[in-house]
Amino acid sequence: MEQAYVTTLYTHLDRLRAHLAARLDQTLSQVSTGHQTLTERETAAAEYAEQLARANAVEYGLCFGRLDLTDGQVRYIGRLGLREESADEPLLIDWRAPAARPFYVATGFAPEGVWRRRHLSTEGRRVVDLRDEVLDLTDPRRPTGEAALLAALNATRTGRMSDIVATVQAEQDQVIRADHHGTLVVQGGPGTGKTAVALHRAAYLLYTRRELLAKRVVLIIGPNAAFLHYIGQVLPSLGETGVRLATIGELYPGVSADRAEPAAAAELKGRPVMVDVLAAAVRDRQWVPGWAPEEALEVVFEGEVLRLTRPVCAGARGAARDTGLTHNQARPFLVELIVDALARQYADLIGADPFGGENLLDEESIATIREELRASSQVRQAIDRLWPALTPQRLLTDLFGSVERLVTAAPQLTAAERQALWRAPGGGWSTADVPLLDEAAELLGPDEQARQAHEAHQERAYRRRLTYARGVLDLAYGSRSVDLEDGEEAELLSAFDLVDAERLAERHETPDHRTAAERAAADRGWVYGHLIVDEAQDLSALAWRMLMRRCPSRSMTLVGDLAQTGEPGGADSWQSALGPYLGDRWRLAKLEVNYRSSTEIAAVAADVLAALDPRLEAPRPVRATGVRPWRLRLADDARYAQALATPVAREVADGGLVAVLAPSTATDEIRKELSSEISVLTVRQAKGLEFDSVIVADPAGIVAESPRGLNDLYVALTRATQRLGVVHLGELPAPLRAERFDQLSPDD
Ligand SMILES: Nc1ncnc2c1ncn2[C@@H]1O[C@H](COP(=O)(O)OP(=O)(O)OP(=O)(O)O)[C@@H](O)[C@H]1O
Repeated sequence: MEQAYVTTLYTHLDRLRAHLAARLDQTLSQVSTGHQTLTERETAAAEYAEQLARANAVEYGLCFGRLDLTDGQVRYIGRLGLREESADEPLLIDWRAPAARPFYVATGFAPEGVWRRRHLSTEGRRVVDLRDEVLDLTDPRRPTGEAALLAALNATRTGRMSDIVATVQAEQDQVIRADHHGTLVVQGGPGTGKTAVALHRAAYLLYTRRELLAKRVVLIIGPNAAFLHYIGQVLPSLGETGVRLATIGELYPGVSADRAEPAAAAELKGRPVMVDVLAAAVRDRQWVPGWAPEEALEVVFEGEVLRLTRPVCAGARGAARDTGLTHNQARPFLVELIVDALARQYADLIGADPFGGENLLDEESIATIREELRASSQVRQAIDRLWPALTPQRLLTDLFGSVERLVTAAPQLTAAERQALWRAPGGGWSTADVPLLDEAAELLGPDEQARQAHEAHQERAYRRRLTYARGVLDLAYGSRSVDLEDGEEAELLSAFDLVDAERLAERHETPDHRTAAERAAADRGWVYGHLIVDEAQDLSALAWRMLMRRCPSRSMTLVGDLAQTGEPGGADSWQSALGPYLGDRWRLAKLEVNYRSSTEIAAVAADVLAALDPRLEAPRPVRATGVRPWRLRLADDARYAQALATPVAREVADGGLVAVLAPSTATDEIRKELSSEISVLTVRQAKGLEFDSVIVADPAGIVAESPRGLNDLYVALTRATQRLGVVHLGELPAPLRAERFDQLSPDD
């Protein structure tokens, strides 16, 4: 049924294109006289060309949505407006038009006159999938409000996050539509819908502030790649682009953070003190020789030995530092001063008047000497020793690879801490290195040499295009039509009338086909229009600094749960994490209903939460399933990997997605023993995810594994929607000893 409509739309699109192409042709070939008409024609031609380009650009995904309103109206939403000439109603509504608004912002809580929203997926011109959301909870075609919510919550999980638009609840809706341009922090326990809400807020903002955000891009930060995959499906299904999903480790272009490192090193690298350490590391690279005359740097130039003594070098270094510029940007100042000092020395040597008069060299000769010094490889080597051009990678590799450099740059750290930072060069980068690279890039500034080389390259490429364009225009002029009637002052518009060589050359620049999100991903300095951070409680101080640089407007939605902080460097309070950047200019919203776990599972998690901090309140679960969690104590000589096979098989038989969560030291071995359909994950990997059934293996091991082990256990227990099991050797951690479980034995 939708196929027929979509086919009609494409027929209209083809007709529109043919019409525009004909008009463009006609305009270009019109014969007329006078300057005025020529300008008018040029304007009209440009206008037609642009409309045609727009019509050509919407071939893919022309129509992606349909709204059915309660008053019987139907609206199709797409990438372009299309209208039949005689008809009142448009065939297709441009997604930016006010009439398309409900497609983006209507929810079950505020349906905006829509009872059904339909998402159309197309491949080429073929409709391949339809997905409906019935928003009007009173509509006879769907279950009623409460029932709809419960049906959604009981549904088997797919491993992809689903839209919740149809069943959004009032407290969630307030967050999605919060009319707040600054920073909004959404605090909520596990399963309160923080992620779902954050994504819908992204869609809402992308629609209501589209002018800005489509250009500037919304950046969504999640804890790990699996999580991003899990939520990645929601945004396209909401019809949005202009979004970049990334982990912290992906924020430095050109670096992929796949190096594993001990938690202690990662924690250390996230501390605010690292800002001072890096600044000191940069200063340490601005070197001067010792006082002793023999320690001076020697440069042999034209057979003469020139000497850069400590006072000369220190003077140049002080002047370069005093510029207040970044290290790389200040380097040319130092180069000038050093070259100048060398030139004077050399002039004194070769131009000295033997009779004690003025130096015999004139200014011009000294200028030539300077040029030659600048080009000398010996001089360059000396300058590289005094003030090397540095990339962030070089700075960090050299710092972490040298005990002496660490001692100089980080005297405030203990020897053990410095030891934790030390590593041999090579081996790639870790996630915690990425904010450090970013910090270093800020301190160092752009590498001037690299920038100049890039600009020179661009200039050469432009000159080549210009020469080519001149050739094209000369050819076009030579072959223009000259068989006009005698005496006719006609003007045939031709290429050389409309464009000059410069413009033609510019047009031949390789066009940038990348989306705004792709361009943002390649650009470290990109300023995002809005920032969404999920699991925000886990970010280190340095990670926050990096994110704040990418969002100077502080237009941010930060969602998280302080009770789930697992990273040792993560947040204990929102104020302490955000205060340094925002003061108290942020707003807190709370979500308090648990939509994920059953009442029975939530009670187990609540015991752990109380042990963490009795003041923390667990979110209220909305449904009881009657299925009690179970626990199984293994024989003392059992091994988890083998012992899990039976309980896992039982859970698989009950259906749905099954996951085993275990300490990181055990996951590899367990994974080998189980079928590949079972997700065997560490708690860190499972952050933000959910499964129908979760087995927590070795809870005591999870607690012991990290300084925030009890928080990790809380995260593990709150991943399940329907069924929860705990498998253990020896004693359970105290909060799991309550009578909330069915007790299984290894023979069950
Ligand atoms: N209003 C709702 N209607 C239907 N399902 C909902 C609703 N709100 C949340 N959910 C579902 O509840 C589950 C938990 O939501 P979500 O993952 O967003 O929670 P969270 O607060 O981010 O949890 P965590 O802190 O564990 O990461 C998801 O399956 C989500 O689709």
